[in-house]
Amino acid sequence: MGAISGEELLKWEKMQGMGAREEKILVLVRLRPLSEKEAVANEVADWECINDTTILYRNTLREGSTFPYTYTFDRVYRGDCSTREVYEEGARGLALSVVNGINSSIFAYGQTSSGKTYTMNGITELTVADIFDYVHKHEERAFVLKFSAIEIYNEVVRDLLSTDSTSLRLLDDPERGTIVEKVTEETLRDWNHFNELVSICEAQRQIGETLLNERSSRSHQILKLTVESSAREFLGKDNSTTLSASVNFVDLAGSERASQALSAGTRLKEGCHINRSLLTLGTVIRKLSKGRHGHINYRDSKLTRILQPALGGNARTAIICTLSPARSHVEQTRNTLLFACCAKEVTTKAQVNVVMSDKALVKHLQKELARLESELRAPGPISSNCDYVALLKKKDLQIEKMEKEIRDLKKQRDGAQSRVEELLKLVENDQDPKPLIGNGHQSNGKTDDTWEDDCSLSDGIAYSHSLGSSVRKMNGTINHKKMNGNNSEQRNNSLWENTEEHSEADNIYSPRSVGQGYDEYCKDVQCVDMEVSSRENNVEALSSPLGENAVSALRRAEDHEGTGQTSSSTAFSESGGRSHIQNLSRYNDHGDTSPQAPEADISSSTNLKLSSGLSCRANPVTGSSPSFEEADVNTTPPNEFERVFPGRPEALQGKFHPLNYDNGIASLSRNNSQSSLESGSLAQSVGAAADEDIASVHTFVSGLKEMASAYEKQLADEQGAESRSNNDHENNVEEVASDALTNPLDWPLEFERKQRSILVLWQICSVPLVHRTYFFLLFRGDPADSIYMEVELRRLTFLKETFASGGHAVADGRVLTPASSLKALHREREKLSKLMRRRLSEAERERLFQRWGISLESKRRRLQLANRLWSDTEDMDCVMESASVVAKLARFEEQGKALRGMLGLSFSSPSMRRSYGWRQRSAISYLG
Ligand SMILES: Nc1ncnc2c1ncn2[C@@H]1O[C@H](COP(=O)(O)OP(=O)(O)OP(=O)(O)O)[C@@H](O)[C@H]1O
Repeated sequence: MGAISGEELLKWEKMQGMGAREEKILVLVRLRPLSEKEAVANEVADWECINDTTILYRNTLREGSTFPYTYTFDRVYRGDCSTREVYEEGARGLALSVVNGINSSIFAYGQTSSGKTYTMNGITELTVADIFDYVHKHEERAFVLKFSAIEIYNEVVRDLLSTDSTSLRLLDDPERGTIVEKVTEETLRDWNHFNELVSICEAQRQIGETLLNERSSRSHQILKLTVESSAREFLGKDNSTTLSASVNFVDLAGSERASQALSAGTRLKEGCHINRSLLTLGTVIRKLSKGRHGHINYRDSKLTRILQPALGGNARTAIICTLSPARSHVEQTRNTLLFACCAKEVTTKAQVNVVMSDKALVKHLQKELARLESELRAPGPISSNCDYVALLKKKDLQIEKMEKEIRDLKKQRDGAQSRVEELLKLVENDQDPKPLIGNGHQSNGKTDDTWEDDCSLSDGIAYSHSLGSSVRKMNGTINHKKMNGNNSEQRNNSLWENTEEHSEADNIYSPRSVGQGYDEYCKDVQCVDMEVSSRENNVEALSSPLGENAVSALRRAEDHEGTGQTSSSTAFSESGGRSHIQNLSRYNDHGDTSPQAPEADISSSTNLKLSSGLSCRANPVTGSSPSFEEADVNTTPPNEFERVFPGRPEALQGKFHPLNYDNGIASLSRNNSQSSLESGSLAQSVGAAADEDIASVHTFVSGLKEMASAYEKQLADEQGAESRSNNDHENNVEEVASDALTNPLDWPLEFERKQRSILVLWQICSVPLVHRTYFFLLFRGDPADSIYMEVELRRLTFLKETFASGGHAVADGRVLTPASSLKALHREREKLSKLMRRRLSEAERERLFQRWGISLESKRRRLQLANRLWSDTEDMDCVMESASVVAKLARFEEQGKALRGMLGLSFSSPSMRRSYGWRQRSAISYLG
């Protein structure tokens, strides 16, 4: 290597020896002071930096106790910190790596008006000033500084140093990665020259006024300074080498909510593009933060494509997240912090970039070749034969052990597969009353007292049967002739026909009306651009919670439903299969451990048998409590319902979709939009309502899936119709599409927000406790379940508003009013109190009474407890405990475990779940 000696080469060799340097992205958080506007509006500052690394959310009252209140980063800066402090204590070391041949990038990320441009302007100036300073102090080296500047505006790359505003192309260079073709690159002469160029960029950059920022940057700006340097003594010689690296100063456009920025027209369109590329950036960062597994979608936006090296590649990277402390921006601030949390897990691998002259490279390679040849000719002292033998033996043992493991695993897999096949047969053939798993759980002639058997405990119908078709099981028990498989199918069809027939209903659910008139949560979403190609649209739709996750959840559900046996088999064939089997086995192990109280069982059974002529159909969604509700509506002819139902107030019509779900879930509709088909089936529904007691989880889930499918189909129809129409309502479409494309990073927050709203609405609408429990335990944070949350929220909102306007809802053939729902709820509580005797041991009951502050001496303790269940929607402990108790009484745990996988829903028991909302809490299950 002697021929290419020199300081830089030594450094380079040293770095080569060490390999590239891996380090985490440096994450700095800068809180700006309240702006004048915010101060005038009497905004409160909710965030505070409590030390150099921690930022605290102060408004503990507002959000309950489930959100994290403190966030820790490499460095946080208070509102009174100057940009110089941010630079000197944070970004400086990293930025100046560029003079040593190491690429670096500094990003500013944050919501609109949070101070990105303010920060990046300062950081850029300070860095360049330092680099000039360094150049002057290192005269032994010859430096060349090159400056280029681009912006990405509406997914178009523009040269900020050129007056020509045509779009620049991106090219893939095998060595340099993505490069911007024909971008102007100015060689910097001095500081003044730099200032001139920066002024040109400022003048050229897309700036616009929004409600939140008078000078809002509407594009992502990337200023790039390339520093090349060579030792003067080797300049022009064969053995000269050059260090070459770039520093990027990235001022991202701000994420914004259309509703907050009050953007429309051009601003809205810009916002859509901005949010779309930030969405991709967020996805890339999120994936990288989990390790470099699988495909990283750098190519989904120009921003991530250009910045690929800075995102996990050959660069040192700092991200400065800027925040507004104002209370009105709390959600955006949290989103920024979530992004920052992901970013701090991402590692990059920077290395010194040396450019050799061709001659130097040839010499270097020749020398390397000679070294290798000499090593081959004269092998150095290596291990003795004896070492080889020991090594071989060790390897043989390892191979043997692995072969044994493979055999064992194959055995396990075969066992699991055959059991899966058995199970699938059982599920498909629900006439077959064989027990789910042959451990005698039901074969002893003793019926499991699930909710369903409350209609007929003596029938001895196997639990497995109820899993496959709880509806048909009810037929067998109650002998209701209208409820059979064909009828269910007919109802399913009527659902679809109904949806299709109703042009009015379609309109009601059109993107425009949703975008205009729905709840606040519908407005507060980020935008997407609808003008992208259909391929891009598809990609985006798949990455949104209501796109990818909803679709995949539905696909999973469909696959597991039986049409996709392959998928079911696949799901079971590997470790997932084993764990599923284990879960099922566990169910069987525990299935009969509940205390039995024969007398209570009999009386309860009798009551329920008597009530089979009443409305005992499961109707968990609508707020009716079908298990215990007398079917007073059965006596009212269907048409009478339609006649008396006042429908929703005029003002609300056209804004909400009347969801019609008939298979054990709900049929909420206005009388004035019901189809004849629906009216025709009303009598059937009413009749059928008498067939079932409280829904099994299976019934519950089937209904949910139908609802979600209907919802998805409508969305798809509307999108199709919308894309066919000429662009009359472009902005509205964008707004609605943006609703569906919420940043995945938002999901944990979104989930918690939706869950809280749902909890409150359940209470307001007097929704049955069993429904709340099923729903609460099934959907606890998996993004794939977002569609169910959405549907639930919309349905409850509809119900609430209908109640509020004095109207009635027709649900599954029954008229729902606030009074009837409340009455049903009381009856459900009474029923639960009775079940406590049968399904809880005395010790369990006592523990619960104590836990819920009910005196062991007091009268009607069980009813007191039942009345307290689900009574406090604010206190999550109360909610979790309530779910735990009702789940035990409803035997949800067992049903849920068996259903997991088969139904494609993400269920796990309260104690096992990973939930966003309760991540830091211990899951409470006082009942084991
Ligand atoms: N740390 C700070 N101290 C004082 N003022 C600040 C600070 N940060 C930002 N500001 C002021 O807040 C306003 C908005 O800042 P800026 O334009 O940098 O926001 P931004 O995040 O770039 O917004 P956008 O994304 O809309 O371009 C400006 O008037 C700026 O001077």
